[in-house]
Amino acid sequence: MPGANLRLHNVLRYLHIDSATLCQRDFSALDCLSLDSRAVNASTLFLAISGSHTSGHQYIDMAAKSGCSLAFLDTAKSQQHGMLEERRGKSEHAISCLFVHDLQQKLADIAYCFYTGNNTTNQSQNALPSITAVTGTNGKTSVASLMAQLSSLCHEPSASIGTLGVNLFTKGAQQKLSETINTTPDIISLVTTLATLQKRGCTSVMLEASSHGLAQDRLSKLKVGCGVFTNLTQDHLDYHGSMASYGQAKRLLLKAQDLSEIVLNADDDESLKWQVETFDEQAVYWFSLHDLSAKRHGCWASEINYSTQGISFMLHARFPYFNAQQRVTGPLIGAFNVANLLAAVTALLAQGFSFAALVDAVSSISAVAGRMELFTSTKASVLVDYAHTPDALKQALLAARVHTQGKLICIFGCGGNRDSSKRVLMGRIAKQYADSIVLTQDNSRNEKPSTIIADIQKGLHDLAPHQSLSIELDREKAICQTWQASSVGDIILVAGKGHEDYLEINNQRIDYNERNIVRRLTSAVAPRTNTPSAQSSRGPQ
Ligand SMILES: CC(=O)N[C@H]1[C@@H](OP(=O)(O)OP(=O)(O)OC[C@H]2O[C@@H](n3ccc(=O)[nH]c3=O)[C@H](O)[C@@H]2O)O[C@H](CO)[C@@H](O)[C@@H]1O[C@H](C)C(=O)N[C@@H](C)C(=O)N[C@H](CCC(=O)O)C(=O)O
Ligand SMILES: Nc1ncnc2c1ncn2[C@@H]1O[C@H](COP(=O)(O)OP(=O)(O)OP(=O)(O)O)[C@@H](O)[C@H]1O
Repeated sequence: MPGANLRLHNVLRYLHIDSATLCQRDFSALDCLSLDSRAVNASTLFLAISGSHTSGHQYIDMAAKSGCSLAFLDTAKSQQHGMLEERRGKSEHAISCLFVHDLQQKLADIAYCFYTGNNTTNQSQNALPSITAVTGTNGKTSVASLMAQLSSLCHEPSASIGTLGVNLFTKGAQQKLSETINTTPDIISLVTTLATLQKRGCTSVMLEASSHGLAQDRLSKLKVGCGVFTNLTQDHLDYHGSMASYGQAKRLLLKAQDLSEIVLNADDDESLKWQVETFDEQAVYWFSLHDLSAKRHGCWASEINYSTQGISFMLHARFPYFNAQQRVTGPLIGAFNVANLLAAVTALLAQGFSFAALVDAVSSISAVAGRMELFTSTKASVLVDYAHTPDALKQALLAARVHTQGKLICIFGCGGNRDSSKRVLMGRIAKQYADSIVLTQDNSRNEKPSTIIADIQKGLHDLAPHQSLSIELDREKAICQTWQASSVGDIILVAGKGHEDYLEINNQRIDYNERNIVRRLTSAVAPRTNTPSAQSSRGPQ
């Protein structure tokens, strides 16, 4: 056995390579796999494959320099399979290179053998957490996070994998385990993460499936029990070329191994294409902000109320074996979050969760950190959001407006040394959708904050008589003063920083955590409640 490493032994057995090939050196320390030389160390087995820009083969020396002692090299020549080469590059660090025929195609199985000891995908997957994949242009992060929270509140620890990294939820409490380079990681990173999560007691994982990830087959050989499609709007045409091929890439999810339940958005016509392409053995469920056609199973909402405390609506569920309805409340903002919550609940009900337990759990959920995150108080409610582009600011203000009973106040700035044309546009949007505007500092980098603010002001001429504009460069002060002067029923949207924990000023990063500032401010007077009342307010615009 090579260096008494059982994991490596399992992989070699799967590859039909004699373990004796690697008996000259000690590989006992190897305990993880990576496709990227930039992420390896002495305990990594480096898998060198070709990509669309470069080839891992070019980075063998770099991997050796980082202490890596073994690399598998992809080869198209079957006669090279199992050949070993000792290399000592310019760095003088030795690395054993083992050629593997068609390595790229074998990545998933290698990962399963390495981490679970089983050499069939099925056996290995049964040992790992179950997977729900969420795809769509918008809402992937939100739905994955809501599902993981709800699942953890009803059952065992659950996790989400996506743009916000790998997050483990236990009884609703979130712990960030690691960052991800991609929204949908490569198959080696995915299986590595699944194995880590399993060790931590996690039983189900909600995975964001990007169109790039699906098109590049990053989910290949991953057993995805349930798939969710949120919506399709224009995006990523640089990569996919046309809306048709972008949509088609998303629908590749239907071909995921073992996919048995698919959840579709009845309010998006694109879902009909999904329905046509489903396989006979796949059960289709639907969610909608309106009544669901009697022929369909799934969830829908009625009597939706938006208040400064969040959303509240009547949740209806119709499934083959039950019908139920119950009012639910949650600290989420905007009609799109009602849709996201419906998608999450539908997917969990489709997987056998109890309706009563889910309804209970909804009252304990939180928004994704820094994305329309709601902090209620005895004065205005405050929303912390990451919006830092004109369109994102517009969407955030539109979503906040339906919850506002008093004034909608917007605090924001713009970054320095970046696209300055957006400043005037963001000014115009604030003028169009907010009642009061407070301009402040964002990451000014090495631009003068006053110059940036002057640019934003170009979009803020001719305010209506009911509107007001003020400027406070100190961001924390701007928030505190605005909140102090606010009234019950007002909503303050603080846009631009979201989950970030720094401000970049004079090219230096200083500690700045807006979520903590707002949490302290609003909870000093009254603790945040997670149970919004069902009071009614204006409907969506
Ligand atoms: C264009 C694209 O999608 N590229 C993805 C693709 O890389 P690639 O095939 O081009 O790989 P490559 O750069 O040629 O490198 C070949 C091999 O050499 C290795 N390498 C490369 C350089 C090095 O120094 N050392 C090294 O070992 C690489 O790890 C790779 O194994 O496969 C890699 C592994 O899965 C991805 O990390 C990489 O995503 C890049 C970083 C990326 O930016 N992708 C974006 C477009 C993307 O995928 N975005 C979506 C989200 C979109 C959204 O909704 O916003 C996502 O899922 O992240
Ligand atoms: N169901 C939805 N429909 C339309 N817009 C949505 C929906 N859910 C969220 N959004 C908007 O899209 C933004 C991004 O949401 P989210 O992060 O959940 O989506 P995503 O698909 O993961 O996108 P990204 O990969 O860009 O993060 C939110 O701030 C919100 O403005």
